[in-house]
Amino acid sequence: VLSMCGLAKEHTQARDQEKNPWHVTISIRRPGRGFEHCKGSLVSEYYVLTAAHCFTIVDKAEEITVTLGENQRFEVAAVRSHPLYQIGKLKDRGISEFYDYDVALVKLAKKVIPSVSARPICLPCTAGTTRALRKPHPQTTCRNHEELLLTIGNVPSFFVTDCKHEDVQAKGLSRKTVKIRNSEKKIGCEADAKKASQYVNVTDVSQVVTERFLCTGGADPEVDPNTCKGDSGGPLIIPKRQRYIQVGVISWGVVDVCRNRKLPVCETGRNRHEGFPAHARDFHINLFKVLPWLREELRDEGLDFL
Ligand SMILES: Cc1cc(Br)c(Nc2ncc[nH]2)c2c(Cl)c[nH]c12
Repeated sequence: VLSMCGLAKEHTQARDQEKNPWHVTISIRRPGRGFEHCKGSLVSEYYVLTAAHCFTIVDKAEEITVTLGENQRFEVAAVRSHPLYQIGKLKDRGISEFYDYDVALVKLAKKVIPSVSARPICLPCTAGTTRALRKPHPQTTCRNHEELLLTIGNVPSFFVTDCKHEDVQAKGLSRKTVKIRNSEKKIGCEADAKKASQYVNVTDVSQVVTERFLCTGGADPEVDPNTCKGDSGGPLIIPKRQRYIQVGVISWGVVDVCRNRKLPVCETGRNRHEGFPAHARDFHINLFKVLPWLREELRDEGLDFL
């Protein structure tokens, strides 16, 4: 049972890390400029999935630390960004940041021993996800996974943010429920990308919102919470009968709801700050669109890709 993916403790008294045993924080030391932090998810014994934009081409593995929960620290053996990720690709068209293929895999220097607070999340198109969805193996295909997970409509999903609980000063992990706009609302969701300060002179939104992105956020039918820059690299998760499958990696957003605030406050149920505009959307790399890269990089991890 230790090899099962996407299994977590559900009872309310469980610790944050037991409820989200795949949640990692990635700290990158920038000489002279302190630390930069991103989030990530444990996807196998050695690998963490995150966003490529968390790293620069000069970052070395020695400068990166991966923390699982409060105290399990890991050194890093290697960082492998998606080969098609190129943040400066559209510079000559006045688009300073381009996040297409914004995914990376961080190989840990030592194996993670599975436990109640350290367990991988399920990835699409693996046998583990077929089991998590209680479907027959090997009859169930990758296409079936996509149909079962990314159904047409507003798909309920969540991301996890670390925040300061209002009462307790202690930091905590809070799940933020959002809807993946996978319907006629997808167009409106994507159109709001132009409201991002970096994209004001974008004429055609498909220049920055490519096929690789899932779109969340907005106020219809109810207000969805938004990401902060510090949430970059974290997983976008679909819960299915108390099993958890990652379908996206948090890449970028239109409004940084945490700017000039240390940590967002964990308000249950409400947006982190009241009254963020309906055009505050978030964009995540759709893992179904980077499968060849995932299979190749994780081929020796025993994940049994379909
Ligand atoms: C998660 C996340 C990452 C980045 Br990079 C942001 N910055 C940005 N988005 C567009 C261009 N640059 C934001 C914002 Cl803003 C909100 N959430 C973000």
